[in-house]
Amino acid sequence: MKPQTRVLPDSNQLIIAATEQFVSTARNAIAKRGVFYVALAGGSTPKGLYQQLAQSPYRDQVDWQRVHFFFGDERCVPADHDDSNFKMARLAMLDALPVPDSNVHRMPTELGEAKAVAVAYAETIKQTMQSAPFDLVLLGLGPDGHIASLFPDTPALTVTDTITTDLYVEKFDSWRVTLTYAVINAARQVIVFIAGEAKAAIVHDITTQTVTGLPVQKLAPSGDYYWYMDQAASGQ
Ligand SMILES: O=C1O[C@H](COP(=O)(O)O)[C@@H](O)[C@H](O)[C@H]1O
Repeated sequence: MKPQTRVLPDSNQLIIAATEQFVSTARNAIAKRGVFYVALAGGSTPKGLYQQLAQSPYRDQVDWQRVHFFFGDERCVPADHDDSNFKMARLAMLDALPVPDSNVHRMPTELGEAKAVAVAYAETIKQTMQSAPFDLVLLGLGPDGHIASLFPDTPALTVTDTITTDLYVEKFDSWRVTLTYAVINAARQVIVFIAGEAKAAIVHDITTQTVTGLPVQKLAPSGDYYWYMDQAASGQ
């Protein structure tokens, strides 16, 4: 599945363009359906987006009472751990926005076992969104081609019967929980953020099809699908 690619001169301009896209997607969803369901990513580029959203003028352009925040993936650590994607988003944005606590749906990592976290989170998504798809799923791209916590050569890639799954990531010697392709591909819009020279090699390999079958290459969104890249990552 080929994304619409937007290449911005640098990471600052990438963040501004992505923030504007986020705001307009949120406003449209709220105008049409009265609610905006978004799944957040961890990682450095999404953090810049969250920081922008928390500031004027963007902060004032969205009715945050109508936004429900979820997480595309999470590390199995306490919510106040430095590796927590929730903690990053909370500090970068959530604490500064007038969003009700009940609209912030973090993964319940206090349950301990990753499997239990995944099962509970799938239930939270179903109960909150009923059968609605995500309006927006934000993703980063790891240098190994992973998105969310769908890592190469893991059983998580082939899960089709649940919307979340747990997995052990050998290279980090840690457990994670991730949304599966089933729910990511069903989103109305998917944006992958790719910034910095460190991503140029994987972007080159993907665009020239030097490699195939990476998690990001298996994405097949049925809705709008974008890559937001800076020039350094695009190799231009
Ligand atoms: O481990 C993770 O990495 C990816 C990519 O992060 P980046 O800093 O290389 O952009 C991220 O999207 C994911 O949420 C996170 O858990």
